[in-house]
Amino acid sequence: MFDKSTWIKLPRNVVVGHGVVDELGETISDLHLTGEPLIITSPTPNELAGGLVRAQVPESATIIVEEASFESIERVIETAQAQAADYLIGLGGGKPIDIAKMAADEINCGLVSLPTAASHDGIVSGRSSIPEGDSRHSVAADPPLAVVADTEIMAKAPWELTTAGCADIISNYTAVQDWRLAKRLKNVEYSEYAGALSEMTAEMLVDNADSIKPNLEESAWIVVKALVSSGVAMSIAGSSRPASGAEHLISHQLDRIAPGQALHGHQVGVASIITEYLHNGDGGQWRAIRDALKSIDAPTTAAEIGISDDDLLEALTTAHEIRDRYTILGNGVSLDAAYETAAVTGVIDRQ
Ligand SMILES: NC(=O)C1=CN([C@@H]2O[C@H](COP(=O)(O)OP(=O)(O)OC[C@H]3O[C@@H](n4cnc5c(N)ncnc54)[C@H](OP(=O)(O)O)[C@@H]3O)[C@@H](O)[C@H]2O)C=CC1
Ligand SMILES: O=C(CO)COP(=O)(O)O
Ligand SMILES: [Zn+2]
Repeated sequence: MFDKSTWIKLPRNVVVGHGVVDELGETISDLHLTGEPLIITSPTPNELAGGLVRAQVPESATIIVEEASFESIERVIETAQAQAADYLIGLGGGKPIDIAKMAADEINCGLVSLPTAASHDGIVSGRSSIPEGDSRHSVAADPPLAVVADTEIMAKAPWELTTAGCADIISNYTAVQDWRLAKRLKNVEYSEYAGALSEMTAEMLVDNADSIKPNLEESAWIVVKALVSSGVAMSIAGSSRPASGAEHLISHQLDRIAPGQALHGHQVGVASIITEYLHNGDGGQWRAIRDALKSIDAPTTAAEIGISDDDLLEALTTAHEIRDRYTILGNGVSLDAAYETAAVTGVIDRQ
């Protein structure tokens, strides 16, 4: 069956490189954005780059958000409307960028995004993902008009933020398997292009793992390119399916059960070892995924991400409830099966 129409929304300008934060003003002019922006950021990115951003834009207010929540989005929307902001600037990691993306979409204004860490693949995606009560609100939202990714800033960020971005990309392997499974069992719409791009992105990152090292700006480059590519796959799909399967459901549950323990990318990486095992058993690629994560210094066990065995097992047995997205978790994994899978793969120690 052919789609009657397909909308693929992508950023117009993606500027990546050393010191490109200084090109923010030029990027804004190139987009013909005029007037006064509202800057949405979080504490650390604001300290690191808020001044550089404010120096290049006209009079602007700044909102500092502490958590990804609908309350934060409301605050941004109210401030933007009260100040008649002409466009938004999202500065930081995934949290402020997703908040800014959803707020910009809601008030129908442009967004320029300045990621300060290569920690997640929402940098260019047309998705915004916010926890809501016991579930996760992951919705289509216009992608940023422009992304200005300064590899100098990103390379100086703590190394674990970069390894989290790598793990978010490595999790594409299992996300695409879940997507194909859902196509076979539930006839969900599947895009060959988006699936192939997502898998190729993970493949290229793993092939380049030897060049991904701390304090090496080239590493930030490699990872940002992968994050952009993965975000484009999501935009082609019109869904986060290419980059978010059962491993993301487990991570979203961990965010509820053990909030603030670990970075998003690290959680999805550890969870993808488990979901690869669930897909393909011992003969599958779970060791290859674990080794790829290890090769870029990403965690591979629950203990390494500060999650107790009990919390991990609770997340694994309840993750299928968080969202209407069919995956290898099906209608739920039993506690026995969850324990066996986590123990066989070394994610938890066998008691
Ligand atoms: N929309 C999409 O398609 C996607 C969305 N996501 C979402 O993104 C979020 C995960 O992104 P992530 O970046 O891990 O989350 P955060 O924005 O919470 O950033 C993680 C941490 O890094 C800090 N930080 C950011 N930049 C720097 C820097 N340069 N130097 C030092 N510290 C820095 C932040 O500081 P501070 O504490 O001050 O904020 C925060 O403590 C999740 O909410 C996830 O759901 C993930 C993938 C795709
Ligand atoms: O994190 C994501 C992709 O890496 C976004 O996926 P979700 O739709 O599960 O929030
Ligand atoms: Zn992710």
